[in-house]
Amino acid sequence: MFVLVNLKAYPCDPIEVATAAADVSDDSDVRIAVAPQAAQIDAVADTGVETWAQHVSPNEHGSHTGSTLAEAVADAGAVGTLLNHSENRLKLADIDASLDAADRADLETIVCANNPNQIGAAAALGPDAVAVEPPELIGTGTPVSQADPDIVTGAVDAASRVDGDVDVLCGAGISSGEDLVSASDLGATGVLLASGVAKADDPRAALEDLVEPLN
Ligand SMILES: O=C(CO)COP(=O)(O)O
Repeated sequence: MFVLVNLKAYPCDPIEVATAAADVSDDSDVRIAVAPQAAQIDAVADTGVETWAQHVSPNEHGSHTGSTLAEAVADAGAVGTLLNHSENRLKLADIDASLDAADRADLETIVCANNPNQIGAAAALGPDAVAVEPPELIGTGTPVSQADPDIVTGAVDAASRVDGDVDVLCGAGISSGEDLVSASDLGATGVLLASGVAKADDPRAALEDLVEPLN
């Protein structure tokens, strides 16, 4: 299983989370990556944890003030990027161009989507993976695998009909090892999560709890 911890814009200590994630990943068989704010990618990557960007712009180098270039996040140490997160939705043409930008910079890609229909469309754009996250469950602590398991199995079906090489992750409300096992049972190869770790009093304990059933 792949666990991608999205720190969003939460006021957590990204280095504390990154260091814990690197250690817990090393001590388990679970691939764990952290997606911090763009300005913190460099420092987070220095901890040795697998580091992702939360977004990259569709632009190349040029007159694009405020852009987050794929080349820049890769230079800072990111190895992948989320795209089209529910809190940072993109137009279809921009998802496509951001995927091209990520390819140019050799970044792995996960395109997020709300539901199985959107997952099919996202998979058709050729990312490495897609992630289904029902927006109404994000940040609630109620896991998608429990509240709406059909969304996960529907996403797995939709992606495999379009392109069997595209991995499917799920996210929203995931915080425990039990949630991770349920996601895997439903056919997901990984999870996206945020508040369960970024808002935890003890992020290391939260990560250890998460991977415990897989060890
Ligand atoms: O949006 C998410 C991950 O990208 C999910 O957020 P929560 O884990 O806080 O529900």
